[in-house]
Amino acid sequence: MEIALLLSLGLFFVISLLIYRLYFHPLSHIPGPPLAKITYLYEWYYDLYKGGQFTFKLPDLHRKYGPVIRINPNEIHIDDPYFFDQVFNQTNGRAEKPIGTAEAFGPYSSSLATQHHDLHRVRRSALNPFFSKKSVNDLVPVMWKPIYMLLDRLRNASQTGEVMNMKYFYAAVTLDIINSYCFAREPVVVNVPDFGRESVDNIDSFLRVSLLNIHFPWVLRFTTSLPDRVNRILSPKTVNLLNARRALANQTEAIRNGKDTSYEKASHKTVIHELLNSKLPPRELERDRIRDEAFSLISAGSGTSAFVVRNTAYHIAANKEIRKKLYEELVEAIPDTTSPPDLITLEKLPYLTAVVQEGLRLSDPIAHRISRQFPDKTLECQGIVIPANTNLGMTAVLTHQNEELFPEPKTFRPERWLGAEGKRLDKFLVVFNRGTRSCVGMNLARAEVYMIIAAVFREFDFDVSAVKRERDIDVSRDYILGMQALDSPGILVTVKEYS
Ligand code: HEM
Repeated sequence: MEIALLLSLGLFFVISLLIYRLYFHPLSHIPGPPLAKITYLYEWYYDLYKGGQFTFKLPDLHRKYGPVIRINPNEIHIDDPYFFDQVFNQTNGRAEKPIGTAEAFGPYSSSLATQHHDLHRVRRSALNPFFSKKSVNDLVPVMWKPIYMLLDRLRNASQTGEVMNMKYFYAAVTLDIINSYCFAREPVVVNVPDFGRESVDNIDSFLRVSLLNIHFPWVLRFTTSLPDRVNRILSPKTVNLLNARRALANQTEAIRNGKDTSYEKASHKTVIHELLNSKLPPRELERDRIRDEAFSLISAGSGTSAFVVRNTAYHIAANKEIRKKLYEELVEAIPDTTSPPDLITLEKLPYLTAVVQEGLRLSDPIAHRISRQFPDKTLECQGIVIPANTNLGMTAVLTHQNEELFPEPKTFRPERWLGAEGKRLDKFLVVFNRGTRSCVGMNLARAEVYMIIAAVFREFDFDVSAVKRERDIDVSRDYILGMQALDSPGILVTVKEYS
């Protein structure tokens, strides 16, 4: 009798909840699949069961339901490139990150993982000065070091005929650059025989749980609250990650305690040393906080730029006409390959700039939607009112694949960025996002793409005939960062000097 009563009460609760979500919820006026309006199962099916596929379902849903759609009971998604700047700007008041998005990589105390607006402003303002255009320009000589070391290895490989994996060798360069900047380290990874493959693969496996974190943030909250030794037993796959975090904590503490004074000899600012000596409040300077910021800078600052460089490099190498035009421009701008050009010179090259823009557009390393909540602002998109504090997201890939803005969007065509017409497209390149929480490392990332592409393609070419674009280049799974097919071996190429 009691069980029957409990079951009836449970059923009554579930039916009431479904009716509320469908007819009385503040988002009930927003169109979308009925199943998605009443339950999270719709999204979980594509993301968790089919493995990072919900993002690829979005274009169908927008075609069917319009530019503003409800994708789960509490969240909407917008596909309107002209509305982007009304969402991601500096004037919408407080910009909060929904908890699942903020903690996609765990409940860390980095700027990237901060949920609330005010705390984010504090953390972000301490990082901004390191990544201004001027600071990045000052870093350029440091950045050339690992790039030139890569050129040496490519020169060698062009003589031996060795098969190389582009997935790893650009990542080694970007990791060396961000390590130099954060810790005043000399480049080392670019000289490791396999270019530090294991750490790139570790980050990939770490990313694979990101969707689980987005949908169930409490799981990682719980596991990270356990001591490391328990986590090592519960989830052996996290061991490498835990080790990496501990190593970072040791490095930051060595700088704090004066045991590591490499920053004294460095020709540039050293981010962690300066953060430790900044005016951040004492709580913000505690061990785990600085470790988390370092972890975020190193991981956000290496994989994403390398992703763009390797995809762009593939498209250049796969297209003889583009390859030739780029070479002709580079040979004039860099007459002597032993003396690196300055970044400002490279940024003025029209064809290289068009290649970089197209590389950023088509690579799209961040595959997932970027989500926000604006407690102080009601928005309106194409006549649809979006109540304040709604969890809303937009996906850069959808803008970059918009056929009206970018005809034949899957084709790598730098020419679309040239001239006055091309300039007009700049505002639709949203790969770094905009507004208060846009990519802090944007200037550094752009500089890396310019410098690596220019230096490599001034001298070398790649045989990419073993690469399958759909498998090894195009993003087919969304784990916040885009991922290629599960059976992709990476990007296997041979190198030759360009003639
Ligand atoms: C092409 C390469 C890159 C792309 C496409 C990219 C993209 C992005 C995007 C879209 C965001 C916003 C995330 C959000 O709003 O939730 C972001 C944030 C961030 N990026 Fe990048 N990024 C790149 C390179 C870098 C580099 C080189 C660094 C090095 C420092 C970096 C550090 C960060 C950090 C720390 C944040 C968090 C900023 C904050 O929340 O205040 N990124 N990035």
